[in-house]
Amino acid sequence: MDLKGNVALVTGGATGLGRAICEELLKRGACISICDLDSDAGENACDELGKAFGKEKVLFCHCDVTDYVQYEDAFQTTLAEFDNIDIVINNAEIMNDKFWELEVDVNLNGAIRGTLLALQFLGKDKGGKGGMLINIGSAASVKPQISTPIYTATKHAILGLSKACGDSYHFNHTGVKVLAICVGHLDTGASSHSNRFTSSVHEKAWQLDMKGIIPQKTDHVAKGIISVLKEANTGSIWLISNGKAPKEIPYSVATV
Ligand SMILES: NC(=O)C1=CN([C@@H]2O[C@H](COP(=O)(O)OP(=O)(O)OC[C@H]3O[C@@H](n4cnc5c(N)ncnc54)[C@H](O)[C@@H]3O)[C@@H](O)[C@H]2O)C=CC1
Ligand SMILES: CC/C=C\C[C@H](O)C(=O)/C=C/C=C/C=C\C=C\[C@@H](O)C/C=C\CCC(=O)O
Repeated sequence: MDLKGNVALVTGGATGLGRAICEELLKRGACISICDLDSDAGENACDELGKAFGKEKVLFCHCDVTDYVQYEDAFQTTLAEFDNIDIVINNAEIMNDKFWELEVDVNLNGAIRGTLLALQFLGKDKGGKGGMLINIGSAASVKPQISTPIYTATKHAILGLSKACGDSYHFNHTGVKVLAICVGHLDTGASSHSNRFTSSVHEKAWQLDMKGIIPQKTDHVAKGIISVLKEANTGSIWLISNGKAPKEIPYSVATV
């Protein structure tokens, strides 16, 4: 898919999946704004990706998604640099139920801040040109991860946020397509250390959570995310897990 002329803002873009998404976007001709709390990793990613794809195509904005003002500044800086923002990817996260208040503030409140800002900056009803907002969920958005109940709660909430904001009622006003893309386990090895669980019982449950799970390469998932971008309908939910191709999944709710 050709993304020439598009500008994407990616939170948590300095490392892991976020960085892999940035690389895939650049390969397809987009300009990217890496928004991350970690300035060393962010500057490093900016340098490396700038060398590979052109310095003028990559920007790093120091941004803590728990701070609305910093997050808004990142949108302003991106707009000033590239004149437009077409795609926003809410990807920043932590998985650590020991610091559950921070976890909620990054994973859920951060995604809410990013959603409100994307609608403000991209929304046709606010003078923007419309665009796309992708909220990164998890396999734990649809299957409770019993080792980390709070992380699970934040990732479940991503679906409700994306479904409601992506409803065609809102899309008809804003022109902003909203999707949730749920990602299965990655092979980064970052998730296994014991300090992220609230008790030894929870830590033990991690083995149950990981049963039958095939860890995925970040570039496989990043490619899958890009392939979904244009074809997906607003409000749709996608799953990329166990190394398989992306598939659209239903949002199950009881009849009310
Ligand atoms: N690693 C895995 O196995 C899975 C990851 N995911 C999802 O994929 C996404 C990316 O995860 P990973 O790449 O594994 O994470 P990671 O830990 O490798 O990268 C997260 C990035 O977010 C940044 N970040 C953390 N707090 C921030 C804040 N307050 N403000 C701005 N940036 C902040 C970090 O500095 C880091 O660069 C997340 O949304 C996660 O929930 C979903 C399922 C599995
Ligand atoms: C049953 C569901 C199956 C799969 C879901 C999957 O396991 C999942 O969502 C996993 C997410 C893993 C995230 C991994 C790494 C997260 C790293 C950050 O927490 C690191 C950030 C800061 C360091 C603080 C710390 O934890 O020490």
